[in-house]
Amino acid sequence: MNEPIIRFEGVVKRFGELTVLDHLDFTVDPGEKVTIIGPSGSGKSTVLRVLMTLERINEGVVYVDGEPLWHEQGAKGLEPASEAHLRKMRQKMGMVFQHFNLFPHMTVLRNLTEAPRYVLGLSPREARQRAEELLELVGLSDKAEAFPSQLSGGQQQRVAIARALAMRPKIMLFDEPTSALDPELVGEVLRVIRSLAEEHELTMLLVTHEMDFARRISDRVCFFDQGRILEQGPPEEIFSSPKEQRTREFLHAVLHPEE
Ligand SMILES: Nc1ncnc2c1ncn2[C@@H]1O[C@H](COP(=O)(O)OP(=O)(O)OP(=O)(O)O)[C@@H](O)[C@H]1O
Repeated sequence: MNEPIIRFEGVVKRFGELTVLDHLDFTVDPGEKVTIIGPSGSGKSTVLRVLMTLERINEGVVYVDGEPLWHEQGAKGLEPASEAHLRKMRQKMGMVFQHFNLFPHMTVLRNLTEAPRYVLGLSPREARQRAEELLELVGLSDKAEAFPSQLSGGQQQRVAIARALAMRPKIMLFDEPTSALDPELVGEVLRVIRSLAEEHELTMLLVTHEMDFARRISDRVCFFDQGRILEQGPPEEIFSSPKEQRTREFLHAVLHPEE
């Protein structure tokens, strides 16, 4: 059995009085595709933001790829991580947000080559070659010289996925990647994510409200409630025969909103 590539141990995250992650224990295996579902405010995005080192934790330890994320091993045990450690750890992960966050003043190609060149030290030629391969993967080879404002939301989100992949992360994090899109643009983005899900090496952690999609691509679905995992299992089990009343209520509400 492989060591998990992501491990949350007793993680607590508070915003003032509000406890958003409540002694969370959570693991993801290498190559596993895990979807997080659950009501608004249950802490789903916070899990991804903690992993991306965008939110500090108050208690517990997060391990990524065998190393503590927010800590470093010191003489007297775990100590808060240095900025250099956080930078190194961050490179293991790529994140795609709800809003695309592309660099607006750069062409699509430069959006993809900038970090590989200046963070990973690739030559201009290597960075360009990698970018072109990824644009082909997301079906946007003809948009290399376009600026983000000249693209549709779906195209921008596909560029954002390619840009994250250009850093060759071991783990891809998706935070509701289609929720800011017009309905007719959702499919093209989901198709790209689905093709990535076929990559056995890549670990994927997704927060989504697209239940059909979660059912199709996930190895495991985790239902979050009040900062903890209330229930988790293979998608067929969670969607067809959830054990917990809260999970049943949530699924009923999202699958039959008109009732
Ligand atoms: N920077 C912040 N300061 C204060 N409260 C915050 C902050 N970020 C998140 N929260 C609160 O933490 C709780 C959990 O937020 P989180 O974004 O993880 O929820 P979520 O499950 O992803 O919800 P949604 O589905 O609505 O995106 C929410 O109540 C939110 O208002």
